[in-house]
Amino acid sequence: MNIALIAHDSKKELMIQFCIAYCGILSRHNLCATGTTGKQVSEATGLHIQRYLSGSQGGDQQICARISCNEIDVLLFFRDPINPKSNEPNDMNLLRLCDVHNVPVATNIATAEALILALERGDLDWREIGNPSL
Ligand SMILES: O=C(CO)COP(=O)(O)O
Repeated sequence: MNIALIAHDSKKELMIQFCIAYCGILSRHNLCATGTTGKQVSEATGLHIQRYLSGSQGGDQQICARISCNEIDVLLFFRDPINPKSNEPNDMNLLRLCDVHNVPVATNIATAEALILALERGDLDWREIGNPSL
């Protein structure tokens, strides 16, 4: 499965802790991330992560493009709902595209944990059945 990671600055440490906790599961999948999120998570966990540009440079748009092509199976997007920075990715377009393509998406750690455990159980295998070329 292809899993995309994005974390607003105030949520990056949470994303790192989440990825440390679920490193074993995540290591069995293809990971990609916006630049800074990917750098920090890979340095903390040793996970191999395909890194796109930083969010402020358009990395979120690169992930949007992959979602548009139905190439992302799970999006973990830890966003700051209280004080997002002006240059942080526009969540509405990311979330809209996930709805277009039925991509399971988590915007907080509680849902992310449910999704990652569902992934491990095989509950998301329908993504590959629906996309045999992925
Ligand atoms: O802009 C973002 C959230 O602040 C996401 O991109 P980075 O992972 O490059 O920071």
